[in-house]
Amino acid sequence: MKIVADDRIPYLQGALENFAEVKYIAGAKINTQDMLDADVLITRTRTQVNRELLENSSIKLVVTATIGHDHIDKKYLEERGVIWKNCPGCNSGSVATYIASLLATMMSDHGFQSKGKTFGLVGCGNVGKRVKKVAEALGMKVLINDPPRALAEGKENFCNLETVLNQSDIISIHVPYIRSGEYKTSALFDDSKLSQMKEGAWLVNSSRGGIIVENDLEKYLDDNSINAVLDVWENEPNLDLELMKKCKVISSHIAGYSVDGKANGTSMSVRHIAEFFDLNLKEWQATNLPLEDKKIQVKEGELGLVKAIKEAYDIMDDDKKLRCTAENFEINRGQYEAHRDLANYQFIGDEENCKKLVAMMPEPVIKK
Ligand SMILES: O=C(O)[C@H](O)[C@H](O)COP(=O)(O)O
Repeated sequence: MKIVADDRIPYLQGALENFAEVKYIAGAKINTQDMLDADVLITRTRTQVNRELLENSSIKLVVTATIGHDHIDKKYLEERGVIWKNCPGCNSGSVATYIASLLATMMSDHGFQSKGKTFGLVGCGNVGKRVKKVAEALGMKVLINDPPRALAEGKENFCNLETVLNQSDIISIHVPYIRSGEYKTSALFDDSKLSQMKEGAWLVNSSRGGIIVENDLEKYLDDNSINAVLDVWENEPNLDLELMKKCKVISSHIAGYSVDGKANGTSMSVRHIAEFFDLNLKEWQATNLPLEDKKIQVKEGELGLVKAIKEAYDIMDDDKKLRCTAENFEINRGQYEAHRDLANYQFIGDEENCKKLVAMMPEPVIKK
């Protein structure tokens, strides 16, 4: 068996070599030639998986070690009878940690009082559910807009988008990128939606660029009526530098980049391959992760809480890095510095704050 894998999938080397020849190639460079005799392709998001890449191959399985799968032409694979898998939830803890750090920064640097404020969640799947816990632990009321879930589960716990737009002090987007159809999310936040947001509200996008129409957003940033936090961008890796300067917090599509976020993606990918070929790796898990069991001392009061979150992960480190080297967007992503999900730190000290930190993320995505 031959496997072609993106060389930026951490912890993968050695996992599959007993069962297959594994060829590691930079994701954006994987080409038709590489795929000719491959049975399996493991990607992250930088490989366009389509007819052009796979037409002459005898590929059997495509796995992306990510949540997002908008880089995969699913229709083509399905027509060909090729199975594809993604890793739902793999970086949900990472994104929740990113949002926790953002909220801590808003509290410490922007005078944001979380208690009693309204947090609007647009999309509440694996990621949104974890983000909800973070917002609630900080005393916020959470409104949820998720039309597919509302249809499946009943409307009771969900709001329409207009309510979320009108009432939220902060809106965080956690939807997949869907190009067309009933649940289209491409260009979801255009002028007509942005104009309904509360004056001075915060808008956070860590899902996919293209869900917010950047040209439309820019005018709301010019008159300061919206505060934007962008992790994902319409034309990655080529950012609109003017827009970037107008955002309150920015990062280079790394909200899912905690050690855990990536390691979970790798573990789930190996398990998908094990299931498909019935290999003895169905419980395989990436090991020897950095910062295992790191302790964080927590002091009392809001400052103690904010400091503990930032010691675990400080979003402003990523903001500063991108502002200095926006032209190195992709290089920055490749050299990302390690931090863990909140659930993988041991918080000790002030009881009340430790309780809040545990409530934000009671358990890791893949249990040890
Ligand atoms: O879709 C996902 O899982 C995330 O957007 C992830 O962070 C993408 O990472 P990449 O494959 O671009 O390294």
